[in-house]
Amino acid sequence: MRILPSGAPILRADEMRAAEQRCFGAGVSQSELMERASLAVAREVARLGAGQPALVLAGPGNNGGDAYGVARLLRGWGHDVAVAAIGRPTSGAAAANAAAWQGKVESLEQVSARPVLVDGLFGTGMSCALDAPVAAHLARLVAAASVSVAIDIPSGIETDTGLDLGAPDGITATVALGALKPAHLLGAGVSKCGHVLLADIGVEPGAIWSSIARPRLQAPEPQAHKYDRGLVVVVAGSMAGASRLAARAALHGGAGYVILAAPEPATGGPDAIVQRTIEGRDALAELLTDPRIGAVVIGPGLGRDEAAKDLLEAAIGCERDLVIDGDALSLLGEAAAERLRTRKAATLLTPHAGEFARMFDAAGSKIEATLAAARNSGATVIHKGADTVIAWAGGKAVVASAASSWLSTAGTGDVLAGLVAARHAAGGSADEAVWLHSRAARLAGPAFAADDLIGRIPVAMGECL
Ligand SMILES: NC(=O)C1=CN([C@@H]2O[C@H](COP(=O)(O)OP(=O)(O)OC[C@H]3O[C@@H](n4cnc5c(N)ncnc54)[C@H](O)[C@@H]3O)[C@@H](O)[C@H]2O)[C@@H](O)CC1
Ligand SMILES: Nc1ncnc2c1ncn2[C@@H]1O[C@H](COP(=O)(O)OP(=O)(O)O)[C@@H](O)[C@H]1O
Ligand SMILES: [K+]
Repeated sequence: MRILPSGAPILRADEMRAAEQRCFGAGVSQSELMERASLAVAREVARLGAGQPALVLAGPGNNGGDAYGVARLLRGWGHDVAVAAIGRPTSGAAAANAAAWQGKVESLEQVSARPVLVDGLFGTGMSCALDAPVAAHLARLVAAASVSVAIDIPSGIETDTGLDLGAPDGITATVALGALKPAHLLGAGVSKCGHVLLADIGVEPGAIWSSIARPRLQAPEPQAHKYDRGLVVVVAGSMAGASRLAARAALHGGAGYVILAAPEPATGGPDAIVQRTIEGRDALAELLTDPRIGAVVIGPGLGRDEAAKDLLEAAIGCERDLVIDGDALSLLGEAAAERLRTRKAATLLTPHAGEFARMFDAAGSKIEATLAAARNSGATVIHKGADTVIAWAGGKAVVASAASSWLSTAGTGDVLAGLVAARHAAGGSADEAVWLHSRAARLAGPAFAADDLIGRIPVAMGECL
């Protein structure tokens, strides 16, 4: 899956309707807006379909209205086009587009498949699951087509959550109209939308959520010294490998100085990591008084025993910016928001879905749930997965889909925690780290180990200089 362009605005269904109303308020007619949508989709269908016979499916709402427009435009350009419909638009520009279609309208049940399929059954107005027979016919027609293009969103995905409500597998591309919707990036949408192409239809989105974009990084200043570059402390626990991965990722993520604070002298390189033996809570608290520390990482391989709890207390109580991952998140559990809200320094959390659910309410949209967690805890929350959502307490959210699924291997989260700390200590933001992590995974190719990811981080950084 690819999303083009990156860094694009994301709007919920109600926000999209409001943006559309603002567009009407500015003097654009409904039929003009629908024609722009139809034209954007028809161009992509013509490009991807390469002149093969097309079947356009039209629903009863405005998504169907767009579909009739697509059929008319394609036929006007000389394509062989058939239309099949569910219901019929009864008002506005959609009804006018349906009336303007001069060809036959077949039923979904009886229509034969064609090499090119355009899905204009339902868009952002879909309110409940597709009827099973409708879902089955749509799946049949998509499976039999060699190219299928969804108008705005594939029919059968909930716009605001990405919940699967009967959408087909195998859509080649989705043309998002005016803005991305959460469904393009969350949940089932990640695999059901195919490539996502955003069409500018002249609607001003005014969004504060966006898809992730490549960051811009700066090389160190000419006079830089190691402490300017960011000092990162990684607190180790019972599983030494995890914290070593985080420390190495911090080093290659651009930190100028990395300390691995371990209960016992650690073995294994690289030698550039400064090893510090800390015996318990007080020793850690003392280490963390150093004002040069830009970020502390606690959680990777920490364990969940009494010693781990003690170290976590010292970290939470310190006045340094703190990245909390893995076991430390599970130790915080339901108390997370309350414990973190009063911290004097910044906190960044990197939970996967299981850790998130132990701390916060995970119901509903992943964007909304992650924003609520950020608001309640005062932390920046990086809610990982195939659809990673980064949310800030102030209401901003960035979504990173389309990461390599080879990331689903042990230790990649530890690497991310170290990378988040390095970029934060260097004055960068959490989404910067997520982009670099995802890019490093692409560069590592298939079946990499978490260790292999680390060497690719500088290469990914090189693409951002
Ligand atoms: N918002 C915008 O800026 C634009 C929107 N446009 C199109 O308008 C779409 C939204 O249009 P609508 O709000 O009319 O919504 P839809 O066309 O997505 O669907 C609404 C219709 O489907 C019915 N329906 C909903 N769920 C159903 C289900 N599960 N089973 C059977 N029937 C169901 C509803 O009763 C209603 O008749 C967008 O996705 C896009 O394609 C474009 O025309 C242009 C611009
Ligand atoms: N299927 C997937 N597609 C894309 N990214 C994934 C997928 N599965 C996991 N990831 C990413 O890999 C990392 C795994 O982190 P985590 O679950 O904490 O692993 P660990 O604890 O083993 O280090 C996260 O950055 C997550 O977003
Ligand atoms: K659709």
